[in-house]
Amino acid sequence: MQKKGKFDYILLETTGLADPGAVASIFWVDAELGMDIYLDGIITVVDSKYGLKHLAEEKPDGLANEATRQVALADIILINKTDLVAEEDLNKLRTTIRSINGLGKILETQRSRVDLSNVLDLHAFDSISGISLQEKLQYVPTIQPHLDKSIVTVTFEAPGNAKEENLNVFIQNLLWEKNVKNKDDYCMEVIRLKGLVSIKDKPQQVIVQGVHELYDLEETPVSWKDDTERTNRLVLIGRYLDKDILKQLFIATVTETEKQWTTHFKEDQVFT
Ligand SMILES: Nc1nc2c(ncn2[C@@H]2O[C@H](COP(=O)(O)OP(=O)(O)OP(=O)(O)O)[C@@H](O)[C@H]2O)c(=O)[nH]1
Repeated sequence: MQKKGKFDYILLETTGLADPGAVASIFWVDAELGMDIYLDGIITVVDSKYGLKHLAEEKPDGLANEATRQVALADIILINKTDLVAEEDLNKLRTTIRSINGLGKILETQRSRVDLSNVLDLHAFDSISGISLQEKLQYVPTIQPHLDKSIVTVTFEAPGNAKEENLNVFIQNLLWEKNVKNKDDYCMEVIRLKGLVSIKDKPQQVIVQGVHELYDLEETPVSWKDDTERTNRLVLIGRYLDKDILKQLFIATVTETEKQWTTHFKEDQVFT
């Protein structure tokens, strides 16, 4: 690593039980620090035969199991060994993975054979990904979890401009304070967060990224065409997430147009 220019790309394979979020946090450093390396993306390989079993595993301490967290954090999910399972089981696995992570790209492989252009140079954590993100975010479904404690993807949109300092508070309450509660009084746990937002007085679209307790706002090269288009679209992956509460909270605390909205958000849903 000390010999600059020696490496074209570093592929880091973690153990099967690792939490890739913790590893990713080490390498996801501020571009302005001028590091020689940057975090390109997270790839999770799922074994077709045992994937469903691993994803359904209940941990005694009530924590999310490792396999689910690995899927939740991934930018690319490789479903491997597809030759070993029937189409019906593969469908179930695909649906389960999609309900956990609505944003990651799913690729199906045998012997993990994959076109390298699909897994390298992803730029999943930088503003270059913002160029294609707007379109992508429109098609992310919110799936109701079959189990209350399942990891799920939720997405919402709120038109208008966001006040940057309030957006920071919103994200920090979710990622740092962890004090935003769902209807059942569970604190929401966000594992991954991605979005495109419109920050007041900024002509460019801003990409929001979050992993674990780290997050970043970065301007993309894409400008808002006109004021009618300005909107905020967020995708959150985690547990105990409630789309309606999140959206109402976002509108009430972050957007400029809060007075035009009638919100039913109760203050006691957030401890401050
Ligand atoms: N039928 C089939 N076998 C595969 C496929 N991919 C890998 N294998 C075989 O499965 C066996 C175990 O391989 P992996 O699951 O990749 O092993 P590994 O990466 O060491 O497993 P981890 O411990 O999870 O890291 C080897 O004999 C592989 O040849 C596949 O797509 N189809």
